Amino acid sequence: MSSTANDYIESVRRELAVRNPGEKEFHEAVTGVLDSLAPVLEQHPEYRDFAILERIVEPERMIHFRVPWVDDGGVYHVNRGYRVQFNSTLGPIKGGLRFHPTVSASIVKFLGFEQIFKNALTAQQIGGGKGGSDFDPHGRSDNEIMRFCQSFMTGLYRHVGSKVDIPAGDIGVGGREIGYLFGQYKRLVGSFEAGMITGKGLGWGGSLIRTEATGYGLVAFTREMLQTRGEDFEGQTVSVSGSGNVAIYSIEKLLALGAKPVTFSDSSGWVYDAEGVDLELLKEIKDVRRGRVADYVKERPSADLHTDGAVWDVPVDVALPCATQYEIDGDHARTLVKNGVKAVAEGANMPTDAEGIEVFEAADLLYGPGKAANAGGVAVSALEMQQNSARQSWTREDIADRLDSIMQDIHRQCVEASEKYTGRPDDYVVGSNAAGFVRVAEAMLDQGVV
Ligand SMILES: NC(=O)C1=CN([C@@H]2O[C@H](COP(=O)(O)OP(=O)(O)OC[C@H]3O[C@@H](n4cnc5c(N)ncnc54)[C@H](O)[C@@H]3O)[C@@H](O)[C@H]2O)C=CC1
Ligand SMILES: O=C(O)CCC(=O)C(=O)O
Repeated sequence: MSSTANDYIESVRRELAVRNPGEKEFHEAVTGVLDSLAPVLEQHPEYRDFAILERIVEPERMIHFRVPWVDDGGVYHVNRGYRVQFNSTLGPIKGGLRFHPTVSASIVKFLGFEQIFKNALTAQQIGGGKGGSDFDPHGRSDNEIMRFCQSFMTGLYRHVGSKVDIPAGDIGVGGREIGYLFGQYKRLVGSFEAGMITGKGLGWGGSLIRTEATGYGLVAFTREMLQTRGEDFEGQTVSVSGSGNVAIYSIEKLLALGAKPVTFSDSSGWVYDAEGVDLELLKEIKDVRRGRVADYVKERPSADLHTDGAVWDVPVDVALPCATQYEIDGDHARTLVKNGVKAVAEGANMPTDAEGIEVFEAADLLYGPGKAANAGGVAVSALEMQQNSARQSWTREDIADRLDSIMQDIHRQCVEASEKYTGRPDDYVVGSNAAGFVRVAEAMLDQGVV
């Protein structure tokens, strides 16, 4: 590596730390991308001349607003709302909203930064951003959730729209919340603008397969990785973490491909089911009853509940982290490697910490980072936007085929960029970062210094 490229990267990293003090998650997400870029910058000195790195690490706009609301008992609460509009070079800002007590400026900036490159890999016309609130939806009634969503959108509506910024779901934001957010936007602006949000109900502009898309896409990407080593999912045991949208539809697709998913989790613990996950029971508990994973073991004799350790202690062929950031540390990664895992692919955003990534990269396994592996959700969001602007509703088969070919294309881009910049085909970290970055950087050059 030339010292020039490394010096440039190091100076951008230092400046970022000074200008964004204390934002650990954001620093790590940026470092994760910058660490892949030295060979790219060596081939493209013009990126430095036009300050591409300095501009790409700085959000175009960061909106931070108050979200006051009243609970069912008449008690007043004030939460914080955020939207980071990180980069609109490839299209209007696109990315989800997260409602979780851990949400902070650093969390939305890390998620928004990752989203730029993920969205670029989908080859759809979408820029990158993210948002959310430190609101905790757990235990809140439907009416409380509705009032919170209405207040959140009242703070945000001026800054979003189908040509500007199109939110969607993430942790704590599913179909119910998208409905309340859309309803309040419609009331405030006085028009029905279907394309202003994705993940909508099927009866009012939503797309088939959007609910399933991230999980289905994750399994498709992992299938492509396994194929490079002559393997498929038939008969493979798989550990999955989480039990939300991404986890559930990953499990559904794994079962369809003949794999045996044996774990899932939530913040109260994790479950090992020796006979393989009973998907209908899990969906009933999580989606209908809005219960906890402990409820599953009460009705399923083959399953055990654990509150110590992690799903990563279970020996498996494939591991799919689908819960949240930093759920695999160096020790978890070493355990997975010791137990002979063949592939790890990230349904969640940044679930593996920096040490865990080093362990995976040093081992002879397939490691698919989230910005490539979990891009299926935002890809189908872009298909939802296309259907909205054409006033069409495509069939399930059509969308499933398009999703699969987008995931195959993302896999191909990763392999080609990995070969180009590292000389080997299976460095999916460098592959995904370099391919996503070059697509955005080239468009930034075209559009001038803005
Ligand atoms: N929904 C989507 O389309 C996409 C989601 N993602 C990512 O996938 C991950 C999961 O998101 P969703 O399934 O949409 O959210 P969700 O709200 O439907 O589910 C989140 C799941 O993670 C679990 N969880 C949260 N914190 C946890 C913790 N500390 N320990 C164990 N479990 C924990 C929750 O209990 C829940 O089961 C997030 O990292 C999200 O950013 C990535 C791409 C798209
Ligand atoms: O569908 C979308 O717009 C966003 C999905 C998302 O938030 C993500 O990919 O992490």
